[in-house]
Amino acid sequence: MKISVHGIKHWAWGFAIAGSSGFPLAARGMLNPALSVVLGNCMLMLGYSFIWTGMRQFVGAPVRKWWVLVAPLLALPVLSLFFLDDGNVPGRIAFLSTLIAGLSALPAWELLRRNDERRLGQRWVAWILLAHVGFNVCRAAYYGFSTSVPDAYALAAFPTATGVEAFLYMIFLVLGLIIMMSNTLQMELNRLASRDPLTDTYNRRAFHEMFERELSNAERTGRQPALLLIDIDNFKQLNDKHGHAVGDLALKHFVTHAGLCLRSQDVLARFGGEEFVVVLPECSLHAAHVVAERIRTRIATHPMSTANGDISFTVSTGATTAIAKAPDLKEVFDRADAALYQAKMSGRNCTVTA
Ligand SMILES: Nc1nc2c(ncn2[C@@H]2O[C@H](COP(=O)(O)OP(=O)(O)OP(=O)(O)O)[C@@H](O)[C@H]2O)c(=O)[nH]1
Repeated sequence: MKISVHGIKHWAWGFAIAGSSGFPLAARGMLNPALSVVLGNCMLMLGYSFIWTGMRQFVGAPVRKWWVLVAPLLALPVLSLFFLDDGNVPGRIAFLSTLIAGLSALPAWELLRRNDERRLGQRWVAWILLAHVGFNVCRAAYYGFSTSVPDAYALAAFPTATGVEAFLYMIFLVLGLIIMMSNTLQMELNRLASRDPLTDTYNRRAFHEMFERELSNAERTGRQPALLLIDIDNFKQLNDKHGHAVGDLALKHFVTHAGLCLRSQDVLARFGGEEFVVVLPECSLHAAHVVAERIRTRIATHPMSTANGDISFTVSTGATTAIAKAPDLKEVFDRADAALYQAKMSGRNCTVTA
């Protein structure tokens, strides 16, 4: 099973390219200055673009491959024009700072407009990006709007501040990305640990946890949950006659259709084999019977489509509620199991309450 965080490759490329842009920039004395500045800064824009597109991949937004080329291709002619204008250092810095601010605002926006469970890491990264936007806006404004050419002190002070800011930005951004990735992996591991891989419903472990929680809530509120124990009828026959793959399809078919009969707070889980459980929070025995019958009727009247034509099957259900003052999962479950046994004994395709 592969667990991955989307966007990592783009971030790796982004940091590698942005970091390598320092080489042509540092080689200004050896290379043609125009070449080193244009090449270095186009690489820097490419690096920022990769980080932005990586962020879009991370949040599940679509990305076109050519998007990473937009900023470098925009920077190329503009920077070249600045060199025709005698280098125009302040103008060039203002232009680059604006572009950097824009390219950093984009991933911050991607993160802030999506509120999901990975929020702590996402907020951290978004604020680091916004701080970088702020710094670059100030830098662009300073160089862009200064009426006179900045004096030697100002030109020397800003590169120093830029170096310190770039260093801190990199460290905090990488830290934030690591937190974001570890949150994502943690969520994915939690999901995998609580899911049945075939049907993608909750598994027995998750059911136990959730039902225990419902029972302790019920102790507090006095509003008891109901439990349905649902078993596909003659599943062995279905497997033997149509093959295991069709049996698997029947399990998924059941999950899809049962899910359509439940409220958002109800929990459907695969207990094992062809047996499923449904936890219905705050539900009377009568209401549980209604839900069980709704599921049974839907399954009986919706045959599944297979390569060999439509195949029908039915389900039997044992339904019960937690009624004791200190309800215990085993006791409730045994009651539902006994009701299910009665349903099977009564000829299947029916619901028995207990
Ligand atoms: N295709 C498939 N079959 C499974 C899976 N898990 C368990 N089974 C099969 O489910 C069948 C269960 O058979 P039984 O326990 O005899 O139950 P049944 O045939 O449904 O009979 P009743 O419950 O009395 O109606 C067995 O043949 C198992 O091999 C699975 O994940 N996929």
